[in-house]
Amino acid sequence: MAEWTECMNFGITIARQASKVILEAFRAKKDVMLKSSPADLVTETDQRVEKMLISRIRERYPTHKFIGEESVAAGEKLELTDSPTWIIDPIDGTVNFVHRFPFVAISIAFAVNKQTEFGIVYSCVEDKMYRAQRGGGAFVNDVPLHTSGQEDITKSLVVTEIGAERDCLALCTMTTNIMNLLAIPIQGIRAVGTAAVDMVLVATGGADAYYHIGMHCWDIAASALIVTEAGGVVLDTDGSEFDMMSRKVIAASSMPVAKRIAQVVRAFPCTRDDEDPARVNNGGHCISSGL
Ligand SMILES: O=P([O-])([O-])O[C@@H]1[C@@H](O)[C@H](O)[C@@H](O)[C@H](O)[C@@H]1O
Ligand SMILES: [Mg+2]
Ligand SMILES: [Mg+2]
Repeated sequence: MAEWTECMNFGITIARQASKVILEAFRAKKDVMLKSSPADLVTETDQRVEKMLISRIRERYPTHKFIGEESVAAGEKLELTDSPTWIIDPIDGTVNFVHRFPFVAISIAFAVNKQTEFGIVYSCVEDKMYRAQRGGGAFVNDVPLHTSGQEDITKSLVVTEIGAERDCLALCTMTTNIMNLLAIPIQGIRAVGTAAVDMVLVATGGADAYYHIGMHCWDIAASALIVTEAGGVVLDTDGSEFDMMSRKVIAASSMPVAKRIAQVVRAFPCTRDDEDPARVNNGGHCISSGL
């Protein structure tokens, strides 16, 4: 664990530096581009911040590998090998960033032998630095984090996202999931607009669970470790072992809450992050049945 502390501290330093660029642009006029759907946005700031993070890391650790959201969007192959790999979302919550909705995060995970060694989620507007090292606990601004430990789904507050999909199958699946959870009943549904912040709220105890279908490894790799190091549970939406490439996740305060959500939530078909995007008919997004 201590082996990667220096890397994590460097990641925290460059996340703070990148945040300055994001916050300066947050208030400025933005040129917005579309990726896989009318709600899947990217700006020049996303691209600039990712380039800045990768170049600073590469300068210090020239043998390390990268999986960056905007590098993959520009055509780079998404492949997680056993090499030390930085998994980066330069702005998680780009729709929020474009609208000046004050929740945007930088998410940086670091994996070796395909196992996440540390995760950093910096919620820039809030100035909250969430971090965890495998086996070392989870913290926000250096204060220890613990989940709520809630085991009763009927006493739970659940976070999710509607995501960028706008096809009927995805929208029907996601709204049906929300309706079926509310009918249990649960005490509420929330959506912050950034998967990374959604998920670290489970680590803080402020939410009892988060689930989503369609997000990507860079959205959640860091926050998944932060949740487990805070005493939480992270699974696939079908209740099986979490796989950051599957694009389906449940993070919860306890196993009973996670398993109850897995019983209710249904996924729509999604290509895995590590599947060849050429096999996908809409640029790497979730495939709909065209209903
Ligand atoms: O694109 P981005 O802002 O980095 O990441 C976003 C996620 O944080 C969000 O939870 C999801 O609903 C969006 O579809 C998008 O993936
Ligand atoms: Mg993201
Ligand atoms: Mg992003």
